[in-house]
Amino acid sequence: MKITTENLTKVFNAHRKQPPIVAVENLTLEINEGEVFGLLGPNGAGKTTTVRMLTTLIAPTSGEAYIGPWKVGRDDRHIRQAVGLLTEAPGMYEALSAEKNLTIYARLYNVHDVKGQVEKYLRMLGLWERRFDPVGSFSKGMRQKLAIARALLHEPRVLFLDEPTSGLDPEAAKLVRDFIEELESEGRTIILCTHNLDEAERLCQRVAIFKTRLIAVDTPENLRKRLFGRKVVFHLRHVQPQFVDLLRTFPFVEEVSAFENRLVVGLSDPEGQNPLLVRRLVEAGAEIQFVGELRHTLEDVYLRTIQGQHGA
Ligand SMILES: Nc1ncnc2c1ncn2[C@@H]1O[C@H](COP(=O)(O)OP(=O)(O)OP(=O)(O)O)[C@@H](O)[C@H]1O
Repeated sequence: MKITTENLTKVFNAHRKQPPIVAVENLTLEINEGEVFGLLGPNGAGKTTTVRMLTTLIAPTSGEAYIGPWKVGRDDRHIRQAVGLLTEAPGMYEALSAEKNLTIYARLYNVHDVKGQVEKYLRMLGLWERRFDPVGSFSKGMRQKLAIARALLHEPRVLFLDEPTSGLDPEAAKLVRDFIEELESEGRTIILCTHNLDEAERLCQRVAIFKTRLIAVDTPENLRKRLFGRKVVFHLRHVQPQFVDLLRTFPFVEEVSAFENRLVVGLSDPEGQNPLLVRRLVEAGAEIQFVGELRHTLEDVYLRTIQGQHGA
């Protein structure tokens, strides 16, 4: 199910005595069906507010949003059936068992086969053996898995996950990430809010960098290319100044710098241009040990984008 927003805006305290807080301003986005889409932004950027509008928990101040064919504010009943939401601090009935908690929610959502669905997700998330234990006795990771199970009981086609792995140990985080990939393979649309940029990079086809307003949206790869270009690293046994001069004679070489035994070269088409450079360097006497691409992380991209915004 596709998600579209047009000039979606939320202003808190719009009609009260306190000064208004613009949490989300003119957000226009298109999220494709079956996509894992990352919403990235600093604390207070408006990510949770956006998710709350798209899941009909709060009404937009202006603008429009659609979940599939359904419009936020007009078709909220349909939207609630179509979306699942994992919030940052999901509340559970602490004294009740995991199974009882899920059963209550499944009934609330008019799930058809309550028993079957509860069993399916308890098993999928590895909680079946602990199903009769009270949630109050669960670890943080187990609670998170239970909250994910709860968000899925009614088989939503769209899933909003707010910080799904925060506070989890590496093994539990990996289990949740693998599970997200599995949900993606079922064709569900997943919106992931996270501060874990490594995780966003691994899971998301596209990300939006967002701070009240949309700053950038694209694949991590394209954002990286746009901000940093592409750079190739030649590891040599010894770097000689003439190698740098040689590389600078090629018109397609955008920049060259030398660090210890490495040459870092800015290129627009490394796949096409590297073979010639390798050949010429070898002819000039360079002993090449490795050639690789310098990879900027999504964290580099994010920080550069957000900092660019401060300067603007
Ligand atoms: N109910 C509310 N009343 C007034 N202001 C609010 C309300 N909810 C959120 N805000 C404000 O809206 C802004 C955006 O908050 P939001 O929780 O959406 O950010 P976020 O990107 O999810 O942040 P974080 O990464 O810290 O979770 C903040 O300035 C926040 O104080």
